[in-house]
Amino acid sequence: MRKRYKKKFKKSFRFGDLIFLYLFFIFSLFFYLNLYYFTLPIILLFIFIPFYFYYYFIFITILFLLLFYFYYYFIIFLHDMTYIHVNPMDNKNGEIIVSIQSQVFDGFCGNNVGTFVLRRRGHIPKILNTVQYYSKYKHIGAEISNDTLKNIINEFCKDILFADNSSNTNNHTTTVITATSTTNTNQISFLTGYMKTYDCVDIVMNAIVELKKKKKIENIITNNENIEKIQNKEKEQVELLIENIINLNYFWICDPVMGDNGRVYVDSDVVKAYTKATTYADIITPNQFELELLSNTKINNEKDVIKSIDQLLNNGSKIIIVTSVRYSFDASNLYLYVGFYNNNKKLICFKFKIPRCDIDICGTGDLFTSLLLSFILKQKGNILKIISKVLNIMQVSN
Ligand SMILES: Nc1ncnc2c1ncn2[C@@H]1O[C@H](COP(=O)(O)OP(=O)(O)O)[C@@H](O)[C@H]1O
Ligand SMILES: Cc1ncc(COP(=O)(O)O)c(CN)c1O
Repeated sequence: MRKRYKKKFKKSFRFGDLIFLYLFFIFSLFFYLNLYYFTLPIILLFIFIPFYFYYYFIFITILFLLLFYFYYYFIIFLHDMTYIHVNPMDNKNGEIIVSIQSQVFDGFCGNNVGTFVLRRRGHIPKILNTVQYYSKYKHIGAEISNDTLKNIINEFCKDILFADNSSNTNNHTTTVITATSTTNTNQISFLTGYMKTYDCVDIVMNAIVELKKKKKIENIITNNENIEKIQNKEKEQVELLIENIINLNYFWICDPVMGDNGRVYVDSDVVKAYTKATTYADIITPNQFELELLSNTKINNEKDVIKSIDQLLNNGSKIIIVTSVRYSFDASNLYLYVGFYNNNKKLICFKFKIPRCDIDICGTGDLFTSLLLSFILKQKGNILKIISKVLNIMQVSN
């Protein structure tokens, strides 16, 4: 009896290798079918039961189950590291994001990019499309009419102010956005991108400024005394905190989309509207060409960039992020500059070196601004760290 058992075991040992491969195949199949959740170990157990009287298989089964569990938790761990798990419907912090950008039928730019990124990162933006075009290369389609734009924006402002009043007086019996009436309507951020006409920029800008006035939103006033008390090194750190530069409860990121590499893709008078907007926008994100248009300065070197940043900050903006500057003497890199005034109205400027891919892509600016907004809201703190995080995601390998 013992002999027979031994013989069988010896035979099945070679046969066992085949079984091993077969199990491997089944295992891979389950993984391929994404069936690796809790049902899989049970299914596997049933598959293994017929072989249970061989110790060899018992050992393999346990090993497999252990490996599976390690692998499963490792995947979950990686997933947690990579993505932010937020229920998109769970807007408990009451943030309100308004994304005013273009919409295209084909391709990626404007709200197609911006709102996707924001939603993927757990925000719930309110979306206004300034144009509906065929694609970012073929501007065939329609622009939003001034009346439609005004109507929608006015309605939004009314809702926000109503929500404020109703939460002040505790009068929830009336209708209109019950959801917002329970949230903090001071936490509003505006993200604006492609706008084709002067009027469009003007209407949006006036609405934001008006809302700011009505809601009595003060610009950030940093506490000088506190900063003076902090030692020098820490003082530098405090200067870099975004919450000390802009009012995070209400801000406007304005991407003055006008053109790139000498090509203009909006009406020629839009530059005038954006020049006006530099007085009110909290963060402006021009590329090199747009910076040249706004400051009326040709950018040839770093001095020109800093001079232009200073000029825009002087108009009233709080932070200027020049998303890409390309110098003739350095074809393999792009440079990003961020500038703002510290408490003593001294210009602080930093630059980031970005390895340049040898292609010109449209829509990168829209990806940049939406990530920037998300990191400002979620992370806050040091502005350089916020920009680094954005650039880490933007980075593409050659
Ligand atoms: N050719 C490129 N190589 C590497 N990064 C790029 C390239 N083009 C754009 N980017 C990334 O996209 C960001 C925004 O791009 P930019 O061209 O300045 O915006 P816009 O689309 O508004 O002109 C840059 O800061 C950079 O991180
Ligand atoms: C319709 C539309 N929207 C937005 C953009 C802005 O693109 P970018 O992010 O490159 O500034 C463009 C530029 N091609 C565009 O054509």
